[in-house]
Amino acid sequence: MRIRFTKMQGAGNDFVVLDETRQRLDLSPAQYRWLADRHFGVGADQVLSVRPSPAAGVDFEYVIHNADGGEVEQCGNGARCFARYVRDSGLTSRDTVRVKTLSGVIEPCLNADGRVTVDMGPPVFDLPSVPFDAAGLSPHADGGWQKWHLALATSAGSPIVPVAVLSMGNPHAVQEVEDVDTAPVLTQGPLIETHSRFPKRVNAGFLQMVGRSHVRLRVWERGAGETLACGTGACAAVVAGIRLGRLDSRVDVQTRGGLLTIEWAGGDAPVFMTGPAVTVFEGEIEIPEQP
Ligand SMILES: N[C@@H](CCC[C@H](N)C(=O)O)C(=O)O
Repeated sequence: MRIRFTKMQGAGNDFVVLDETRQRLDLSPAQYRWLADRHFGVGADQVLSVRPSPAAGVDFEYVIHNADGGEVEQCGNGARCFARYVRDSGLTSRDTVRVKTLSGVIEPCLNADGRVTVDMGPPVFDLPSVPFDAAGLSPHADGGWQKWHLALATSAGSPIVPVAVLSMGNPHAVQEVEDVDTAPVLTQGPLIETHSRFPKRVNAGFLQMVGRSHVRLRVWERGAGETLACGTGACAAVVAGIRLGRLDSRVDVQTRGGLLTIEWAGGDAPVFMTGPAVTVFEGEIEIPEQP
């Protein structure tokens, strides 16, 4: 099957975007994995499919597959690229669209300066909903909130890693580090991602506080490995920092691929994420039936 695609990136988190508004492609997990493969396919952290929404008052359905082929609930940088894509390809003339994801409806809005702001909805702290299995564990109070101590089994010992646990529609474990440049992202990331306390696996954030309104962040993403930026990871890290009492309500997040600005007023308020969304190129590719 030969398909058209658009390659996009948001703060260096890159995507293959597929227009399924006229025809469903019905790709298999192996085909999504192949498209995301940087050697045999197009190459991307996630594949985003744009579909029409059957729900009233919702403009589109937004389906997200990680580079490993698994479907996931939410993707922040992808949401910004999604909004840029539907506008630039003429699928809508609106600056603000309502988009259904696996974890609910989000609202991206194109700004006059070219960046995109997304209402990502409120963070979720209910542990079974993350999901996080806290059975037999006690939380450790920290600032105004709490952290959970995860035991990791490494070849060099069993470090205990304190993490804040929450969902932005998808699961996140956020730990504070002195310096993101020397943080053990590549060694601890995969161990946290697959830790048995997270039945659906987890995205592992490494957060360096620079000031009350400025942080640095690296994220080992579930199903994709370390990416240059993770939008939901930035939302989760800032929400955790605010709840811990260390950050103000508007924070600039420096990732390896660009700057994201996150705002959260606390409680049940939605999290707003602002950042870039850029089209890189368009193309056509023949997808093998059984890669
Ligand atoms: N890149 C994303 C998150 C994509 C999904 C994530 N890897 C997961 O499995 O939950 C973002 O910008 O939020």
